[in-house]
Amino acid sequence: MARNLTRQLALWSARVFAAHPDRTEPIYFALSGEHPVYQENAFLSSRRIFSNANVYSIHITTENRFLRERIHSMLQTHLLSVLPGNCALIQLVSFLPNQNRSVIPGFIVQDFQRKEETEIILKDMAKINECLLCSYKKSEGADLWQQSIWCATEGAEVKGSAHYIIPAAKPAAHVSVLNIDSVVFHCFEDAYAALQECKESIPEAKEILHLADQSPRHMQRSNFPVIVIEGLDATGKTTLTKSLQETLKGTLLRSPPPQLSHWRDQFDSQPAVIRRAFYALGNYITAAVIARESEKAPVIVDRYWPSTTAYAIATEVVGEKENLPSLYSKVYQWPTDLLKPDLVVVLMVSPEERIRRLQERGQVKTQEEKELEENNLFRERVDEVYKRIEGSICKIIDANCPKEEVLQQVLHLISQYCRL
Ligand SMILES: Nc1ncnc2c1ncn2[C@@H]1O[C@H](COP(=O)(O)OP(=O)(O)OP(=O)(O)O)[C@@H](O)[C@H]1O
Ligand SMILES: Nc1ccn([C@H]2C[C@H](O)[C@@H](COP(=O)(O)O)O2)c(=O)n1
Repeated sequence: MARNLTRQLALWSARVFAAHPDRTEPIYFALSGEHPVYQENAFLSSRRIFSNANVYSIHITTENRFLRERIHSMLQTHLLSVLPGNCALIQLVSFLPNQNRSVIPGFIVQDFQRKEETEIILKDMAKINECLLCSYKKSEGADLWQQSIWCATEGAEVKGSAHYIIPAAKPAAHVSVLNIDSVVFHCFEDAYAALQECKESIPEAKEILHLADQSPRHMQRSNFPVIVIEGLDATGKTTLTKSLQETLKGTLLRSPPPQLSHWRDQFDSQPAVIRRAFYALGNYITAAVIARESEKAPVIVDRYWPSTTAYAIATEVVGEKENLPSLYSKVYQWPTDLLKPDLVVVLMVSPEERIRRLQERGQVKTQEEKELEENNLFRERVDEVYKRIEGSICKIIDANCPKEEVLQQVLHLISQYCRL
C-alpha cells in the first residue's frame, strides 16, 4: 500500500491547482520537490491565499463521479457551518494539464484564528468522505510548502512528502473543459453507466434504466424526413413545431419523451453527470420513436441531442465562449449510435427579443432561464455550441422576425435539405 501511496502522491505532485478566490480568474500553482526560485511578485496573489492563516486543502478523490459531486456540494454547505468562526472556503480544483477526466474538486480552508480544532474537524470530514487533506506551511525562507496529512486510500494519517508551491502557467485548455466528457455522452453505454452509478441513491434511475433497456437501439430514420428544432428558451420552438406539424401533416415529438417528463424536476436537481445522463437516455428512447414514426410521416422533434450537448457544455465551462472546447473537438461530434436527423434548425433571437417573449408569455422563469437572463455569457456559450455541432446538419435561423416569416424560412430549408 505504501508503494501505492508513493505513486499516488507522486501523481499528486504532477498536478496543477486552480484556486478561485472569488470566482474571478483562477490563481494557478503547482508543487515542486526542488527548492523553488521565483520572483516574489509573480506569486503575490497566491501568497494572499496562504498568508495570515492556517491553510488546508481538502480534495475529493473518490472515483464515483456521482458521489464526488454530491460530496463536493455537501462539503460546500457543511464545512462553513461546522468550522470555527473566521474560516474562509475557496473553490479549488487540481488537474493534470490538458488531461481529460483528471479534475479533482476540493476546497482551500483558511483558518484566520488558527484554531487546533479546525484540523481535527477537517480530518474527520476527510475520513468520512474519502478525501485527501493537506496543510500549508511557510519555511524559514518564507517559501510555501504543502504537506499531506490525511490520505483517503490509506485511511490513516500520513506524512506524505512535502512539496514546495510554485506559480503555474494558465493551462492551454481551460480546466472546466477537462471534465466535459463526463457530462457529454457519445454512446448509449456511457449514459447508461452514469445512471447506474447513482441507482442505489436514486431509485427512479432504475426505472429509467429499465425503460432504456426496453427501447430498441441503433434505429435509423425511415421513409420520411426528420427535422429537429433547437434553441434557447422562448426562441419560438413550440410555436414553430406546431406550425410545421400542421403544414407537413407530420408527427410532433419531444425529448425527453413523455414517459420521462415527470422525472425532469428531480433529475434537474442532481449533479451534472446524472442530470445530463438522464437527458441523454431520453434522446435514445426518443430515437426509437422517431424511427418508427418516420415510416408513416415527416417527424418534427422539439429538442434532441443538440440541446443536451449545448446546455451540458455551457453549464460545465465557465467564462467567455473562448473557453469552450476547440472548434473541431470530438465533443461536438454526433454519437454514431444515435439516430441522426436530416436537418437541425437552431432558432436564435436577440437577448432583448428573448426577454420580451418570456415576459409576454408571463411564464414563471425556470432557474436556468433566470440564469440565462442574468448571465449573457451562459447564453452566448449555449448558442456557440449549437453553431459548433459537427458537420452542416445544424442550420441557424434568425428568429427575430414574425412567426410566419420564421415558418417560411424553415420550410425553405426543409425543401433544400429534406426529401419530402
Ligand atoms: N417569431 C415570433 N415572433 C414573436 N413572438 C413569438 C415568435 N415565436 C414565438 N413567439 C412568442 O414567444 C413566446 C415563446 O414562444 P415559444 O413558447 O414557442 O418558445 P419556446 O422556444 O418553445 O420556449 P420554451 O423552450 O421555453 O418552451 C410565446 O409567447 C410565443 O407566442
Ligand atoms: N433533449 C434535451 C431536452 C432538454 N434538455 C435540457 C436543456 C435545458 O436544461 C432544459 C430546457 O428544456 P425545456 O424546459 O426548454 O424543454 O432541458 C436537454 O438537456 N436535452
